[in-house]
Amino acid sequence: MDAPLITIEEPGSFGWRVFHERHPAMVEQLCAAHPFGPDVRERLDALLRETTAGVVEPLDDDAPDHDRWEAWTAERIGRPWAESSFLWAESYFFRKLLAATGYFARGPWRGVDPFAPMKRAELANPSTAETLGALDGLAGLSPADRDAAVVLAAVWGNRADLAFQLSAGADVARAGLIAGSGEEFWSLFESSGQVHLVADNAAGELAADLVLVDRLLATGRADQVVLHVKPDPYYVSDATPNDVLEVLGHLVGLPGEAGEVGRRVRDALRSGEIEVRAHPFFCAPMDFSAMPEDLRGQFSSAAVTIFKGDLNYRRLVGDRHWPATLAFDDAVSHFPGPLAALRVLKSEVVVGLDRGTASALDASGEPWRTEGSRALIQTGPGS
Ligand SMILES: O=P(O)(O)OC[C@@]1(O)O[C@H](CO)[C@@H](O)[C@@H]1O
Repeated sequence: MDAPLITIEEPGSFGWRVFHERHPAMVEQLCAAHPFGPDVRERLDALLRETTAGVVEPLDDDAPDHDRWEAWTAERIGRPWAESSFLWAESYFFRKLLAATGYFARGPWRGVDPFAPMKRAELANPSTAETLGALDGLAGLSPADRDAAVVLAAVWGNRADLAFQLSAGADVARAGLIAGSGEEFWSLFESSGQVHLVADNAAGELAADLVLVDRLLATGRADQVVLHVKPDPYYVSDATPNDVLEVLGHLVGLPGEAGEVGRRVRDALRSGEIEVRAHPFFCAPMDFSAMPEDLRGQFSSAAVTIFKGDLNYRRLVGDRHWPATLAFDDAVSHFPGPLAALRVLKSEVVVGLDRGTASALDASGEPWRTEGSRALIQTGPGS
């Protein structure tokens, strides 16, 4: 079964608004955060013009990933951006944005993560501090409640402004779930093994993910955790290897349980119980069904793979106008092993809902697919 790809063509659609409203606002934010000279600002403006009204232009840099991107984009060069799928277009936009800021070139901006100020601000945010402080309350919970709190925090950590839901209480976090449960998630971990976590955002979300990783190791559900992050800055706040170190450094410096988690994670990195990897395919403009064999091999040896966030979900099930009731198992049958998706809904695609839930949400008239108020936990056997 196939469904039409989600595109950016239709004025007013979610994808169109990302290109015509969010991207200009993001470029403005970047120019306010960095003293970019006229050359960078002109390149960023040209990128906005190209991607909202032009045709797809090739890369004009000689960065190490240039040839890979040439292959990923060859078929689309010279065609209007408006004809592109949302997933492909957004990924290529971020690759071009990095080049425009001078990230790959010799010069003052080489290797500078343009999104670092935003990530740092979120980590230093008082609500992140408050919710990290709420980790101290975990010690008083039963093991089952602690499990539930940790997984719900990882789910909602994907919505930055909600950060941890530990202080709000599990009921609030459960109320927004439109599929699955913490129990369903934990039932995947029948015996100890290597668990992979495909991370999404840095800062608060990554902190919540490290709390989950710590719980997986501490309870013996995992004997090793592989943490997959993006090789380069991407989709604004996506985590890179450097962000893992930033978040870890932050946690280690905190009092209470947050600091304890930070120290345990640091020790686990030293012993190899946690390994950080950054495969180039995590910045590719394609679905995970097209992943290269070396990455597929990594996942096929995992006891469980956990996918965090909206973008990973789009790549996992395919960024298409699927019926919301399409079985999750069918959508992820390409994946070579047991998996879980933890996601706050922030874009149009969704599968695996029961009929009643899907029709009630549609009848509500709310933009429930994109506003970030609903979340899901979905699990599957893979193939
Ligand atoms: O993967 P995340 O961080 O949960 O969400 C990122 C995201 O919502 O932002 C984009 C809009 O710019 C969406 O395309 C995308 O899915």
